[in-house]
Amino acid sequence: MNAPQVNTSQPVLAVRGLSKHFGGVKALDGIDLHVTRGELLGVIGPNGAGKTALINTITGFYRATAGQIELEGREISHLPMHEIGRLGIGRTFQNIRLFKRMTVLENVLVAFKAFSGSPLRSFFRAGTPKADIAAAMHWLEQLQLADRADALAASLAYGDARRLEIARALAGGPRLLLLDEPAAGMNEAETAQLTRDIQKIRGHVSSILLIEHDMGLIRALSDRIVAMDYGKKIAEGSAHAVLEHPEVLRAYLGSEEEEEVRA
Ligand SMILES: Nc1ncnc2c1ncn2[C@@H]1O[C@H](COP(=O)(O)OP(=O)(O)OP(=O)(O)O)[C@@H](O)[C@H]1O
Repeated sequence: MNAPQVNTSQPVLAVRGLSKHFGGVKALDGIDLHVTRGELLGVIGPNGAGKTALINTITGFYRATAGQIELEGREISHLPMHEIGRLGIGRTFQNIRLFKRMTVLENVLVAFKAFSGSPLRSFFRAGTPKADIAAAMHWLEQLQLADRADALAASLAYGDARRLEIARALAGGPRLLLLDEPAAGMNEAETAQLTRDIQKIRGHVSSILLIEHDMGLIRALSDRIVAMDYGKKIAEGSAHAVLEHPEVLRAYLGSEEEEEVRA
C-alpha cells in the first residue's frame, strides 16, 4: 500500500462516527473529532463520559463497534495496538504503568526496545546502544528527571512517576500523544510544573490530545476543547465557548466537578 501523501492541511487524527458499545452501555456513541498539526486538543467530560474509552479505542486497546479512525489520512481502526503505536500514536495511562523494578532510564529505553522488536532481557544483556541512552537521557532532561536516571522507578514520587510515563511515551517518537488525566492525583505545585512541562514538550510532538478534569490545566494548554457526555460530543470550540456552553454546564451540574468548570 502506498504511504499517504504529505498534506499539511490534513488532520493528524480524524475520528468519524466512532462508537464503542459494551453490551447496552454506549461508551462512545458516534463521536466526530479531529486534531490538527501542532494542536493541543483538550477533551473534558464528567466521570463515565467516555474519555478513556476514546483513547482506548484510538490506540486499538478496544476494537471500535463502528466508525473510522484516521492517522494522517490512513485508516487505523482495524489495526492491532502495537501497529498503531508503531505508526506514531503514543499514550500515557490514567493509572500509571511503569516497570517498577527497572530504573528510570530503563523505563524510557523500553520505548526504543519496543520499536526495535527485540526481546527485552537480551536487549539489556547485550548492552544498550549509546545513541539510545543519549536519546533517553534527552527526554529525561526535558521532564526534569535526568538526575533520577539510575533510581528505581518504584522510588519515584507520584508527580515524577507521571512525568516518567510522558518521557517514555515521547521517546517512542509519536506524531500524536494521548495524555489520559496526567494531573490526576497531583497537588497544586505538581500540576503547575506539569503545565510547564507539557508546554515545553509541545515543540517536540506534532499533536496532543489531553484528557483532564483539572480545568486550570485544560484552560492553560488547550487550543480547542471537545466536551463529551454519555459517549457523545456535546460541545466543541474555544475554552471560553465550551466551558460556558449550557450543555456542558448541565452535564456537570450536580457533579462534584461543577465548581471546577466554572472556576
Ligand atoms: N471495559 C469496559 N467494559 C464495560 N464498560 C466499560 C468498559 N470501559 C468503559 N466502560 C463504560 O463506558 C463508559 C465510559 O467510561 P470511560 O472510562 O471511558 O469514562 P471516562 O470519561 O474516562 O470517565 P473518568 O473521568 O471517570 O475516567 C462508562 O459507563 C464505563 O462504565
